[in-house]
Amino acid sequence: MAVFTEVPPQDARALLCHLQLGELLELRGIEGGIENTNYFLTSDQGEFVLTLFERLSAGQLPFYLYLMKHLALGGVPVPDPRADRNGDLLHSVCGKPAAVVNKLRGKSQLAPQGAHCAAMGALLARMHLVGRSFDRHQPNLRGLPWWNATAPLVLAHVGAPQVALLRSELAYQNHVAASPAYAALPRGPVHADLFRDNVMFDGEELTGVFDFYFAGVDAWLFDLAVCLNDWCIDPASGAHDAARASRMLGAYQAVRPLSAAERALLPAMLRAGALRFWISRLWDFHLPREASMLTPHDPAHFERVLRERVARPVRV
Ligand SMILES: Nc1ncnc2c1ncn2[C@@H]1O[C@H](COP(=O)(O)OP(=O)(O)OP(=O)(O)O)[C@@H](O)[C@H]1O
Ligand SMILES: N[C@@H](CCO)C(=O)O
Repeated sequence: MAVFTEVPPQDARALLCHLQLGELLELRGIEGGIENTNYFLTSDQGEFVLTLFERLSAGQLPFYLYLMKHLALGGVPVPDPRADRNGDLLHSVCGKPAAVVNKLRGKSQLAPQGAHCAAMGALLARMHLVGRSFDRHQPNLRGLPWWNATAPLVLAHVGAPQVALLRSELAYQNHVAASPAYAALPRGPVHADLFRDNVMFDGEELTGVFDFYFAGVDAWLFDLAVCLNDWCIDPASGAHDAARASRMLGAYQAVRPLSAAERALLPAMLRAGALRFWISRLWDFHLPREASMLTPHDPAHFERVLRERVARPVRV
């Protein structure tokens, strides 16, 4: 379930009025999702999604919402946050920070084929290019400093082979991050959590990307690596799927060719992407926060992906 806060219809009506979005026709809680309260909100002006942010601070939220607005204005299919008369995108419902965005058409494609991977690659490159002119800055809050701070907390909960891999991979990633090649990577706002379940398709048409709540400024290559690690693998073994990856990379590069530094560091960033989600999943699994709403994902999946990327580096 993903209705942690019940929104009475009169509160939804008041918000629609505040945003000049018409009369409420239907308010329906959304079952998927584990972080926020989400409702489908239908008015006589269209279909929307109302999100109440249960864990993110009001300080972090403007970066995500204004980035979505910027991308939407730039023609990237992402949910477009609706503004009130003052131009504010962040509202308040039942005492929680809240936003209203348009509902995307379609459904997630959890078994993507080459065409889906190509559509994702092309859109990711466009998103990176449109993001260049976004003027707000927030680092990727789940980047290297967070890995360095969080890994020591999970070490006590894992076995010796995992401790060894976490330590050696963190040392490697700190070394990479200090290198001139890493400094040469192009950067900008990235989604940073572009898994299959955060993208909608209607057949082979990609209709939108959502859930920007881990976005931040980071290397574009890191975003691409996170995507490759989720879309272009054998789900059981974590092995890289070269055919689907080549569709994604080809379509990405048709919009924005990778630089020499990016080609050189792709193997390292694939490892970084696997490490990031291994650590966050270990953290969610072993150290659930108080009143946590998370149903933890399986950490062992990203341990397998990381071991695969270390054993068989992927080159372009
Ligand atoms: N703009 C949108 N258009 C259509 N459906 C949406 C939209 N936003 C969210 N949804 C639906 O609501 C579900 C939950 O949203 P989301 O994944 O953002 O949940 P969450 O709790 O915020 O995050 P998490 O994915 O980390 O659990 C999605 O799987 C999707 O089906
Ligand atoms: N995509 C993340 C969850 C946070 O959205 C994971 O699979 O671990």
